[in-house]
Amino acid sequence: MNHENLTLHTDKYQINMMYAHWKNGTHNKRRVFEVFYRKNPFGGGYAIHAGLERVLQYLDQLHFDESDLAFLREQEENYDEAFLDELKDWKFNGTVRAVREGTIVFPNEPLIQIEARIFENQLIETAILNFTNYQTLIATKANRIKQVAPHDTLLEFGTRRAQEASAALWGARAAIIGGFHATSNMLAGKMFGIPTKGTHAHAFVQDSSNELDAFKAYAKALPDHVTLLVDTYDTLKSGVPNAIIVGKLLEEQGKTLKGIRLDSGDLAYLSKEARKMLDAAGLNYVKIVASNDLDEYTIHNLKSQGARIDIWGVGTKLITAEDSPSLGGVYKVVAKQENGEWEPTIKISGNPEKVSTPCRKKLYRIVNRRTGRAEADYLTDYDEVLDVNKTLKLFDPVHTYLQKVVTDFEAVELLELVYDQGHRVHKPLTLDEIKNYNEQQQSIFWEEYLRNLNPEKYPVDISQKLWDTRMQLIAKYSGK
Ligand SMILES: Nc1ncnc2c1ncn2[C@@H]1O[C@H](COP(=O)(O)OP(=O)(O)OP(=O)(O)O)[C@@H](O)[C@H]1O
Ligand SMILES: O=P(O)(O)OC[C@H]1O[C@H](OP(=O)(O)OP(=O)(O)O)[C@H](O)[C@@H]1O
Ligand SMILES: O=C(O)c1cccnc1
Repeated sequence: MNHENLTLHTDKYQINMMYAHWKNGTHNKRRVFEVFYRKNPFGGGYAIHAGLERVLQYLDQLHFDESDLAFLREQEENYDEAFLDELKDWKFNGTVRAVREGTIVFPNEPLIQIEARIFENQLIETAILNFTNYQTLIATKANRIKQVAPHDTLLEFGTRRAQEASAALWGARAAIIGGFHATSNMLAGKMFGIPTKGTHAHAFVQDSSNELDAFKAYAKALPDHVTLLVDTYDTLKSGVPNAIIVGKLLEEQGKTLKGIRLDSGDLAYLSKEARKMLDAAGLNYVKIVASNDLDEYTIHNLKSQGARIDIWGVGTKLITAEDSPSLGGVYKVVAKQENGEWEPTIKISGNPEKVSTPCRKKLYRIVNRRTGRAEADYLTDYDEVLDVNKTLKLFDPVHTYLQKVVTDFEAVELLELVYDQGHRVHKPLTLDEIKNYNEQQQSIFWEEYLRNLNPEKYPVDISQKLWDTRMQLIAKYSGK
């Protein structure tokens, strides 16, 4: 999966534009594009950036091989042979800055910024959005689930319902970035070093003439990792009692039953009853795993009912981001180089929220030194110098009367150089590093910005210079 050639994983219109630029001699002009999204998914207040590793692997492998060129030749008779020749030896030569995976991010801030020839910038838009939108969505969903069960173990079980293999694999990784602990997908475990976990299915019990024999056979085979699915016939009348028998047999062998899994029925009631039965049998160390169409809402609700569940297996609703199945991340040009000079560009819309913010930007997280909490994110032009020793006046870019002044702050720059003129300069972070970084990030935000339900809007503000440039360009293009 890592080594497939994804160069043609793009929309045809990108190659048409590359061709039109090449034909008109404009293909070498340098442009800056930025990836950002406009609206938080799941009705929440933030997203967790994920997908960058996939983006970097993709940029590394980009090349048109002979079969790609033959396909282009066959698909479009207008493409000149000389254009295909130009593609033959091409490699991505751009410079990329990006926020780290695991960063808590907000609408309208650049997550990835690419400076390259227009020729290359066009080709890569589709794939970059494809990877970033999906993985960011899943990491965010996972993080919402983590919020309601911060001290429990979270298992990603979604592969069978994922929108095909890449989604299952990279989705499993994104779930870990968002705070999950393990996946059931063995290939994801192998590819990304994610811990793998598994219990067994109803089929294993149905295959035996009775449940107890099935449990014994399973425990004999995997004595160090026994978690028994107890709901095939009757959870409290046979599943849990049989699991207790096996738990006792394991104790005699110096082993322990690790868990039981509930997969149907009233999970609150069944978990409380099962807990009592296990405890009464001296098996208070046995964990209770639950699965069955779970998400942050059901888990939150089950907890409020006092459910005694230690481990949550979450599949369908996580891996498909069921209640918010797409993130609307976009890729927009913000600056262009003409005769050696960079010029800002704008996209105007009747909807003020959709007017783009021109200029290649720097993205700062403004952290109050006294409270240690993030006050706002702040965008400046790339050339601006932000003096942390002065007071900083922040104002909302659309509702400009919303203002605040910050003093004694730290400005953490979030966009890091990851690709420099065609060379990856970003060492892949381990998933543990990404997870730790995400957890550290969570601690600097006031809870009201991150809560799942009706969060407060976190300020993402722009500098006076960016605001002025934006207004000048609006005036210029609207003829005022
Ligand atoms: N105590 C509870 N409070 C709220 N929701 C619950 C509770 N117990 C289970 N649920 C959820 O209710 C839904 C029950 O779904 P459904 O009726 O399809 O399952 P079931 O009949 O128990 O089992 P099966 O999967 O075999 O059909 C699941 O999403 C489950 O997570
Ligand atoms: O419910 P999810 O969050 O997707 O978690 C994964 C589900 O996959 C398995 O069952 P499967 O869905 O194959 O069959 P079932 O619905 O009959 O249990 C497992 O028993 C879980 O219920
Ligand atoms: O290990 C499990 O229990 C499991 C794995 C995938 C899907 N459902 C359950």
